[in-house]
Amino acid sequence: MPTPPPSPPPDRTDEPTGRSAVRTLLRLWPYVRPVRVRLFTAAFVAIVASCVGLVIPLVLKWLVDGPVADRDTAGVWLGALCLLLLGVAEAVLFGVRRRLVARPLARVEADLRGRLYAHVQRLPVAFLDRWASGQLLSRGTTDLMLLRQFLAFPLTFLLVNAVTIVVGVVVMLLQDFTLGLVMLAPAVPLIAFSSVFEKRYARASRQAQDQVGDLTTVVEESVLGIRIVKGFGRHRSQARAFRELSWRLRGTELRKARLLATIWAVIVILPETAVGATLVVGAVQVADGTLSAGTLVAFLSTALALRWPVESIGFLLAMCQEAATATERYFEVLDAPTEEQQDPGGRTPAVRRSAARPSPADAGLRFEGVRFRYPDAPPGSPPVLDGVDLHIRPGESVALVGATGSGKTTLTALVPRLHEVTEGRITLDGRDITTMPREELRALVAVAFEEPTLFSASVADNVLMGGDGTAGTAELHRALDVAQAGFVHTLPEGTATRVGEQGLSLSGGQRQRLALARAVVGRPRFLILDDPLSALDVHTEAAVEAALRQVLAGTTALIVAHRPSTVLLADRVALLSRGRIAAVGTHHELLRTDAEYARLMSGRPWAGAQPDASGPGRPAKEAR
Ligand SMILES: Nc1ncnc2c1ncn2[C@@H]1O[C@H](COP(=O)(O)OP(=O)(O)OP(=O)(O)O)[C@@H](O)[C@H]1O
Repeated sequence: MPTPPPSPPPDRTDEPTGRSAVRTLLRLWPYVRPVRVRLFTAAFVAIVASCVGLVIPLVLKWLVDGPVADRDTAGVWLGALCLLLLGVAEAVLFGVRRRLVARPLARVEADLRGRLYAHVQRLPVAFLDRWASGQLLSRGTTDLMLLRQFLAFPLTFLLVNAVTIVVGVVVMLLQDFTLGLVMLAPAVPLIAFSSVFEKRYARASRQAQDQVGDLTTVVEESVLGIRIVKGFGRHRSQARAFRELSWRLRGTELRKARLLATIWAVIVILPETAVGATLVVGAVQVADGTLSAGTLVAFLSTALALRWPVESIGFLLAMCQEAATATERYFEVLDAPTEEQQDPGGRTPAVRRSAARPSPADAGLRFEGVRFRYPDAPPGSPPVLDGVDLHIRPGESVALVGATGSGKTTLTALVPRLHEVTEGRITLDGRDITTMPREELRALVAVAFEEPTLFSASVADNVLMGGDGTAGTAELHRALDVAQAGFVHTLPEGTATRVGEQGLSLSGGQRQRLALARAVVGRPRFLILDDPLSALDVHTEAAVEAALRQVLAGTTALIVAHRPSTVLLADRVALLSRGRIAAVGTHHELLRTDAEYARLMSGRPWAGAQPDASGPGRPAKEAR
């Protein structure tokens, strides 16, 4: 079965957005502002270079009507030298322009990319859940490359060409008004045609850039899931899915090419026709003696000098459209509110003051009537958590047990505010977590998720990122001891060995132990562990548990557990069922008193709870 095409970002549209390309592109101004002097200087240099090119026909006119007509050899040599110097000056000036823009534009691109990355880091998890990763990746790569190209080339050259065309037309009108009007005649149909082209091209370029995002998603997922693809012999169906998407992109690119070819043809044919007409009218005037041959040569040379500025307008407009689409896609992410922007009241001093004196009964971690529904859950589906009440006293550890899909991971994700509770509240030592700055909250709470993610960095960096920045080698080794991660000392460079995606591959159990070390390295006040030992063999698990017990003695912990051995780590057990805490007690108490718990621990099915069958499901990313 081939992978279905990635779902589009929720606000993606293949329909024209009705946006003005100019207004969209103006949003880049804050980024361009710091380098504006260089950009304007470069544009000015390019205009001068272009106008130097327009002087050449005037020298030609002087040459034909003067030295050539008078058979003055010295004058002809002088004219030729002038033409050569003008040509060299034009080339040098264009070279200077290129040097002027290269460095500042690299800076603008880096700024845009840095801003996007920083913003993505601060977006709510719910937002990232809804977006295919390739759509985000393509915004940070292809789209930003299009923007740099736009700032380097079309932006300057649309201006340069416009000025060149205006100056050239004025020069032609001054040389001969009638011929000038003949040359100008195609301007009206050209403008009308360009506006129709702009709309169509905008739609096609949006579609193409979104499809690049889809392709990026498929490539990324195939690389990350290469073991599954190979293990199930799915490379052919994956390739087919990829081919389908790339074929679709090819179709869109061909549509763009057809549009471009049409506008190019119109842009070339109309002025060429006008040049032909001018030649005929001018030749008749020369024959009548009302126009000098030099003026006609100069006129036609000016018209030919304007050929490139006019012809290039088609693809410059196309590049502008692509840049406008890229800008639009870029700001779709940048305009999404960050976690902080979604709750600006979270840092109010009044709240902090009132929260500063918790009553002793509130100490520890407390869930009060917590309800939660995923924002993208199908309408009408029941909430995942439907009134969770649980109090974990300071220094106590509670194991959270429940059927698969009952909402355990969801509940743990609410504590560091990876998702926001829909109703009710969670308090840490009496302070509502929504009134705490996220940084403070996340410094208090450490988490180790079921799926241990390591970054492309050394073992030490991966573990120490769980601390507050002050943890040193001693803390690192203590954390590695707790997690029984002694294997790191056998790695080629010990704790300096690079692991993660671009480093040494570790086994699932090894990665899980490093993730556990990361969670405990900062001696957190509150510890959330989502089935932290699931990938360990029984001996390693027992060793980790023994070491972990010492850590748990000094921290308040919530541990998602599936196995009795993990459950026994905790002081008490809470059973999550149908969105609520159905029972709390010690492992042995619940084994005796709660049938659902007993069956969960024994591995036998229990008819009363089947959250996977009745649960709301995970419509967004999982569906892909
Ligand atoms: N991002 C999401 N959007 C929508 N629904 C989701 C999302 N993540 C999880 N769910 C749904 O929420 C429910 C609870 O999922 P959760 O991962 O919390 O269960 P769990 O108890 O941890 O399961 P397990 O024991 O298998 O890890 C499931 O029905 C799941 O499909």
